[in-house]
Amino acid sequence: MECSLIKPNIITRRRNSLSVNIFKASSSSSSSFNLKILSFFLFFFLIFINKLVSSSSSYSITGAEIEDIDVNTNSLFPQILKEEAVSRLTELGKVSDADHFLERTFLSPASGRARSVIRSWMEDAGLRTWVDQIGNVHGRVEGINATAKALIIGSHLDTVIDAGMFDGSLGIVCAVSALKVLKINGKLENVTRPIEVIAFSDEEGVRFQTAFLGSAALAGTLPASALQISDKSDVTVQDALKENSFEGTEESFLQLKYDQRSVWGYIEVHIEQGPVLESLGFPLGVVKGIAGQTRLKVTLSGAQGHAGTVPMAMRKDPMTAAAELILLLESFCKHPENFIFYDGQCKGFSVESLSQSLVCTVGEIYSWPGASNVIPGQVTFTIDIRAMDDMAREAIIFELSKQMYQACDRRSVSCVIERKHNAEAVMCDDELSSQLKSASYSAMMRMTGEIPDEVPVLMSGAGHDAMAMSHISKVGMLFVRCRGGISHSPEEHVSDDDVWAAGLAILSFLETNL
Ligand SMILES: NC(=O)NC(NC(N)=O)C(=O)[O-]
Ligand SMILES: [Mn+2]
Ligand SMILES: [Mn+2]
Repeated sequence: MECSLIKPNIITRRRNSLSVNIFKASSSSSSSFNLKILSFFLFFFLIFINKLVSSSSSYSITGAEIEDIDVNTNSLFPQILKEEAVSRLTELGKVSDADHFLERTFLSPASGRARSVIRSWMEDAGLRTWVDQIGNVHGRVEGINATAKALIIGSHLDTVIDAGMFDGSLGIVCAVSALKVLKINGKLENVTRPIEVIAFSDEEGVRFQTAFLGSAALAGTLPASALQISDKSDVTVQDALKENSFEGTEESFLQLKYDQRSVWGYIEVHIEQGPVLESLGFPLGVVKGIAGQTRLKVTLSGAQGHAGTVPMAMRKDPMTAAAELILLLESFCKHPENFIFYDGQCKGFSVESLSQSLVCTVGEIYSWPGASNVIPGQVTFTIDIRAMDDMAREAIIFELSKQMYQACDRRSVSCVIERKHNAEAVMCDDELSSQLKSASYSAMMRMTGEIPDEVPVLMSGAGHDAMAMSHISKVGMLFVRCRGGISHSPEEHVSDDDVWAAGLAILSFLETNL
């Protein structure tokens, strides 16, 4: 018997002539479903193994490799990879649109200042720089063969609201620092293929609710119609581009796409944003895969009225409807096994793995008109939903939407569910991952003078520019330990030594592979 989720492909819905919702059919097959579930289990298995193994683990490194590693501190470039990198992160962490917290959304005034600062650091590292027509900052060195396929190293310069200073910035700063070391060593001009560092203009998707605008434009996965997406103030992407002196035309937008034949690979260093590396006692880890994600916008419209005069039984209150829907979402994501069903033999196995990777969040909610003595006329909230398995995510979205509409019907409230963003799960390339693993291993050995345990391998619940870049390139990612697993918060912290380890790992990767 086939083992697959029972799910319909398309849901269409109309209500009060307001709502039309079409959910895309998932193209995942049940075999890829099983594969992802398997890799999910592999992740926990590897963490388990990591806990067990000692320095005599199965990871082999030869005597020659150990001798090659110079543990002289000066060869570790602490002034550049640690002190300067940390001071740059601190500087960038102050480039904000808000006075008392860090906020740097796509094409905001602060993002313009961040572009200039990052560009000057790239130039300081000996790179040729430019800013493209969607605000991505590029720094490139051609090396000895300008026509060879390029290695791209990237991360993003935008932030969430009330952000920490490492999410995105860490990857940019560490990459630039590693290239600066190559410049000082006189190796930069001799790299065997072009290296391009890119600081992407939008990964968080805070302003336009659709993420990866910078990297997806480069990967060619964004249609030109994305120019017409508008933010909360009804400013379109096109308006925002023009306000920032970019062309903002369809032509300039479509020209951003990189020819995939010109790209060799994409690597990204990123703060882990979770607690795994800290719990394992490792500064660095290799990313095996990245969970798929969907963002929905739910708009509930009821009957606006007087808080003192309308009897409870006669209300059509979108706020209480929102409360019910949000709790329904929480039940779905805590216990998906109660809401979606599997046929036949895979029961148990798939449900269990889904409930471990599925996470759902309502992070934004607005009410109109927003006054304490007014029954709201309209409430809007967002849903962020992620899982390692794309098909399971689609099944949850389908069933959740169905039950949300039913709840709204019972309350005589109109409901519109729009899909604002979608990114399928991505697996990292095996070869790049093992190169990054060796680079991390060697960085740790160079820093401590000891042979470390095997570098952990972990999955990412957070989204990354690597997801967009995977459409034109093989991708690999390194995670850097963070304090308490905290991110998307001003409490986010990476120790100075771990910043150093990350820079040194990129340097080792470049020295070994280019
Ligand atoms: N690394 C991130 O914080 N990424 C975030 N942004 C996107 N687009 O995924 C997220 O929400 O996970
Ligand atoms: Mn983030
Ligand atoms: Mn990020």
